[in-house]
Amino acid sequence: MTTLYTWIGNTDIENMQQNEHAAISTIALQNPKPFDRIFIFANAWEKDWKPYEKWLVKQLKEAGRPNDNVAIFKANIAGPTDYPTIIRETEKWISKLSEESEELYINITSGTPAMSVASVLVGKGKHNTHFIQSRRDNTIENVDVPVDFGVAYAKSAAKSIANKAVKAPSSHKLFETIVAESQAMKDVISKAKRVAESDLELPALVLGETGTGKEVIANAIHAASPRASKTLKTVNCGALPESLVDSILFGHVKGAFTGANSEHKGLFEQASGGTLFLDEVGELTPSVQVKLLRALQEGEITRVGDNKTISVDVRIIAATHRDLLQLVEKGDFREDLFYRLAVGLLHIPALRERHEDIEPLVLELVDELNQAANKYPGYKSKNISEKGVKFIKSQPWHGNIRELWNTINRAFLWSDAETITDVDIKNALIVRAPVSDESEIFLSLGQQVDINNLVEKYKKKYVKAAMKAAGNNKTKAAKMIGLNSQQVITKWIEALDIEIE
Ligand SMILES: Nc1ncnc2c1ncn2[C@@H]1O[C@H](COP(=O)(O)OP(=O)(O)OP(=O)(O)O)[C@@H](O)[C@H]1O
Repeated sequence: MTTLYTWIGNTDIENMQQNEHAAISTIALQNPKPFDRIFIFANAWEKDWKPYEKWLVKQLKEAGRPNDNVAIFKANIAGPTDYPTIIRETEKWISKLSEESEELYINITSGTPAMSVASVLVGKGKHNTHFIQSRRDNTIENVDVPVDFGVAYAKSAAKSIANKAVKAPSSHKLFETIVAESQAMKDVISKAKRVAESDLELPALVLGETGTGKEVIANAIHAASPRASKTLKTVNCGALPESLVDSILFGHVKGAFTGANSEHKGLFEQASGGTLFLDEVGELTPSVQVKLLRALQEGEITRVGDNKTISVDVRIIAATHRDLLQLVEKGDFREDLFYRLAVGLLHIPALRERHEDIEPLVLELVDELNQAANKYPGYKSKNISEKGVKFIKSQPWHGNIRELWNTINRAFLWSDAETITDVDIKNALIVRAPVSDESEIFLSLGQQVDINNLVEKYKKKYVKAAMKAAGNNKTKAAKMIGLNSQQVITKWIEALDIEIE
């Protein structure tokens, strides 16, 4: 696909109103290669977007050029000269379009100087971009930007890099994106950074309930480690078919088993020099645990069907939501493997144990959702009311950040209002099945529960259900739910105003 990426400028709009060409239409009509898609970024003159889009489509149609993929998108920027937001948006969209296109043409004529600078800075880093501009006489030219920013940067940075020890510089970029206001989470991050920068072979074991951010931490450790330039491979051990676990992790040779038509490199080899993230490590069978231990201790693996060993250099980060020590006690997980993995032990607290993180997380999620939706013309950013945030804080969030994220996402989807209220959040919550005797109830300070009301509701539900099951025979129904006699159940039915069908 050949794509044109462009900002829209005042001249484009003004000339269109006189039915005259300016940069975008000139480039769209004259570029030797027609564009399959034209992606126009705008942040002003919203009422003119639709007319412009229609006008451009008409011009393309008349010229016999592709015209069914022309769209104007709202840029989520603070202003036409605000470099940080312009660069952020440009980076996001040029990266996406460059990946999706064979060739990406970037118009550097339309828009403010800040927009053109951002387009060049970002576009130079992509392999398939061409810069293009239009002249006053409505002709176009390709623009060569004869500087390699990467090389220039490397040269200027060479001296300071040389002053640093042999160790590759690490990046804490991903750690910085992790919300951690609570002391508990700050402690986890500081330990994780130490794990990341430690001896290259040091494994890590990340424990925590589902949705607490174990994978996020694993990604951040890899990105901040000297292995960051190599691959990070992730595998969910619980989702691997038992018969293939060995081959997926350690590889196989041709003919090792029926269907093994060629040799296959396992994840250990694929992640060579990098990191292997073993999610749900508690699900591995004993025989795979032995091989994993060997890989950790000796740095060697053997492909299925082979007898020679292969050296591997991989950092293992394992994670599980299960109580691994309990599995060790039950004999389901090897104790030696547990201690080997637990060198860099990180325990991520549940969301309900890090109350201070909830509000910043909510704000970040709201911001993310607004950014994603802002590209749709006419979208108005949403926010959450104070009561909404308070309600969120009062919830137990068994599914942790993932559940929180999904709930806010649903509330955004279902509410038309600009402010999401506590009622919207309540409606978006997925109500869990009634609490069984065993499960613990989590309450937060400030949360209001009317216990009498709850008890009354339960009584009503069970009486109704028992009556239904007993075909309205009160004696049988009373017996089912542990009441002494049909008189007692009759009293309950009257006192609680229960309608019997
Ligand atoms: N501290 C954080 N800041 C921002 N987003 C986070 C944070 N922690 C987790 N998330 C987000 O929450 C979601 C769940 O995180 P993640 O998948 O890492 O959890 P997990 O513990 O690995 O879950 P599972 O046990 O199901 O594998 C992801 O969308 C992740 O981006």
